[in-house]
Amino acid sequence: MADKVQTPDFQATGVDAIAPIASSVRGTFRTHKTKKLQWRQVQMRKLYWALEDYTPQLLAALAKDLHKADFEALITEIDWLKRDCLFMLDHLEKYAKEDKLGSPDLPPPFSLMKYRVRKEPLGTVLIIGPYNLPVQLLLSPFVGAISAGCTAVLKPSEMTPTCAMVVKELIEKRLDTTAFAVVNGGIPETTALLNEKWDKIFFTGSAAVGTIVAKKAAETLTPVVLELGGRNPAFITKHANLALAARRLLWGKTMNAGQVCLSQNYVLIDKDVAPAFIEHLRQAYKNMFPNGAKASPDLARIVNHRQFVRIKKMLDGTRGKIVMGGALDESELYIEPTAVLVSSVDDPMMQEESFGPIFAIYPVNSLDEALNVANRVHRTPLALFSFGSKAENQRVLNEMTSGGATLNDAFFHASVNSVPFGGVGDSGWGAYRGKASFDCFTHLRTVSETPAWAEKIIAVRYMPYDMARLRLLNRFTAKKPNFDRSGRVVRGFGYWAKVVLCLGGKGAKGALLRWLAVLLAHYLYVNRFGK
Ligand SMILES: NC(=O)c1ccc[n+]([C@@H]2O[C@H](COP(=O)([O-])OP(=O)(O)OC[C@H]3O[C@@H](n4cnc5c(N)ncnc54)[C@H](O)[C@@H]3O)[C@@H](O)[C@H]2O)c1
Ligand SMILES: CC1=C(/C=C/C(C)=C/C=C/C(C)=C/C=C/C=C(C)/C=C/C=C(C)/C=C/C=C(\C)C=O)C(C)(C)CCC1
Repeated sequence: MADKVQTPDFQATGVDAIAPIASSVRGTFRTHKTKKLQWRQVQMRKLYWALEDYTPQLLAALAKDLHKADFEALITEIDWLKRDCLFMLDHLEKYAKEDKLGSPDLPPPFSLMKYRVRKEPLGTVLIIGPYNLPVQLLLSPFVGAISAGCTAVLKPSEMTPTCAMVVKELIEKRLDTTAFAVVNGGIPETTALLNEKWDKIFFTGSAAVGTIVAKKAAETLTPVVLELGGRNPAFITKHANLALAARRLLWGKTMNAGQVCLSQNYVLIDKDVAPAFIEHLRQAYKNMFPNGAKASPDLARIVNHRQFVRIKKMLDGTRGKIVMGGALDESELYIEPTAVLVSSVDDPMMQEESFGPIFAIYPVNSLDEALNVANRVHRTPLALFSFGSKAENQRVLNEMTSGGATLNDAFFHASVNSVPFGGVGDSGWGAYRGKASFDCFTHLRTVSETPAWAEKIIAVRYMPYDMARLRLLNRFTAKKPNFDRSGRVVRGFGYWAKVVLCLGGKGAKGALLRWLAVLLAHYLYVNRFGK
């Protein structure tokens, strides 16, 4: 089907057009039309139908740029985005509603001042996307920008040029082009965009370019979200279900030909079960590719020759032993799903982000050693995976951080579009997806309103200061600590009075439920046995 669909040839926007484009979308934000909820909802609905109607072109473009199978293109890109639109439309009114504040957030007499938090769009934002999921990773944050009421410029990756052009067409043909624009191009265009002033920059890509973006943004104190990469570890202990671990990790490494920021870069496995795991891996490979990976219509290809050479260099440079796969075909940018048994943490397979269908297997003597190695290789990866007992998995979560984590599977924590997703440390700043996408592009603006009639109540704040009045105010408003100087809770009269009054419940809700239970029991007793 893909080869019957016409897709446009790549055309860069050109550096000279960028300043006027940025100025135009900034001007639109100043008209305030994007702040209207109905306008945002209309744009979101238009985006949904644009994705639906452009599905043939998007499938053709993803096939052309990445040899991406329709199945993967739908589940990880097009259908994913359509779900994003529907999710946001379902929740937008609730998210955008201002929060009224009162007790217990506000002590008296502040609750008289009508405190509330308005959800306001940050303004005009720049969204820069990567090549591996060139549609979803550009437009998913865009759904957040629309929902928050921002205007936006999108910069797709030039590494997937056909996708970039189809996205440009569907946005410009179907959405409000006074508010949204797509700029196509590479370093020159992106650099020109970074020279413009934005109210937020959302960047997805490598740490190297993320650093360029962050430095540029810092010059004008522009907030950024960085969705970067990581050297993601998978832990396998002797208590793991090895067949399951093998199949699931192979899934994580073959989707999009391993060009997924979340896939495992290396496996730290108990040395006693490494041989059995490798056998299960080979079996899972046979089941997934009964006619071999190269013949499979499901396996994507490496995006371009530069990335192919980079991954090949890792295989050429390893001192490990290939235990699965290992075939390459430069003419097709094909790399077979490959596992390399390594014996040194310094092996290139352990040190570099493969961002391809290759990963290392590193046998360890203990979980202690595995955690030490993983924290040395990359202390803040984007993801981690743990296949072990409940206690072992909890220990991994407790002793190693990551952007997100999945227990007993590959990146399932990031395979649903409605939960927060982001990195930690140098694998990323900020998060999006679901409500986090709305929050990402929203400013929480606290507003209060002081009524004239309250003047006498709050006159204590004026000079000349009167300490007696301040002491009187504190007697009514200041909370007393229930702990001593050594940090211990003091169980004085107040503590026990609260225990009795709340019937041991935590907080007002707990106390109310307990009192209701007592009253119900009393009622039933009286009914059953009389007074
Ligand atoms: N955390 C995530 O959600 C996520 C998702 C996908 C990819 N990634 C990471 O991104 C990397 C692969 O993606 P990529 O190769 O597209 O990343 P990249 O950083 O090379 O490119 C990302 C974007 O930056 C632009 N760009 C590239 N060089 C630039 C420069 N010198 N100045 C200005 N802009 C420049 C590109 O045009 C592209 O639009 C991997 O490290 C991967 O881990 C992270
Ligand atoms: C339908 C009912 C049921 C069954 C449901 C089933 C079997 C659901 C299975 C769902 C699965 C396996 C979904 C897997 C999805 C994977 C996805 C979307 C992967 C996404 C990857 C992404 C987004 C990658 C991102 C990359 C990044 C950020 C970096 O590069 C029952 C049986 C439950 C009954 C009810 C009906």
